[in-house]
Amino acid sequence: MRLILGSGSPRRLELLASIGVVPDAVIPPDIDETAAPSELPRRYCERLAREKCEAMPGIATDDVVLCADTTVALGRRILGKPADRAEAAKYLFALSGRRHRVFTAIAVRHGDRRWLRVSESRVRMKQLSDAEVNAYLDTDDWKGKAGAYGIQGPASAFIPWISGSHSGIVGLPLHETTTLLQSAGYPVWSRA
Ligand SMILES: Cc1cn([C@H]2C[C@H](O)[C@@H](COP(=O)(O)OP(=O)(O)OP(=O)(O)O)O2)c(=O)[nH]c1=O
Repeated sequence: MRLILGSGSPRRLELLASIGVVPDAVIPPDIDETAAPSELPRRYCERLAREKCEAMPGIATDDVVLCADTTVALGRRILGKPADRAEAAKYLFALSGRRHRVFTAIAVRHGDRRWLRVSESRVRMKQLSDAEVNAYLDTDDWKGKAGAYGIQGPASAFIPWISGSHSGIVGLPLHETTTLLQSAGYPVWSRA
């Protein structure tokens, strides 16, 4: 049984490694991440995780495939990965001084079977000054991250409070991931 991580996110690979899981192959998915009109953040996140899993090429029947999607939600608004610095600044000012939610959906596929779980967390971001936003943007840490920040990096200085799953916010909720991999018959914790 091979484990295929259907993700190009270095965070997801590192989080898996932290529980001793090393995929046999890593394949970045190639899907259209455009939200449907008036699509709600949780549904969007679930749909993307599922679609990433279905888009994996060359999967053998006995392979276990793991994919995920992380979406930052400000109310009903979806904040994806910013296209550029200007969009990142817009997202950070929108998040400033408020609470938002972070969803990470994980999808697992094994033969004809499919599993899906969503981790939901809440995050409070302090009121950010122009100087703080500009200094953070200068670090480039926002690039490729939903909502334009990474809680595992310098932006953690802006976050006084979270509720939920830290690994889920970073991109792969390890409790749910372990449960799903075990459901699919992939050994976690039980290897010699
Ligand atoms: C909110 C938040 C997101 N992120 C990252 C995790 C994800 O990599 C990214 C959200 O984008 P995703 O579309 O979920 O993932 P991705 O494009 O990086 O990788 P792939 O689709 O190939 O699996 O944001 C952090 O690293 N830290 C955070 O605090």
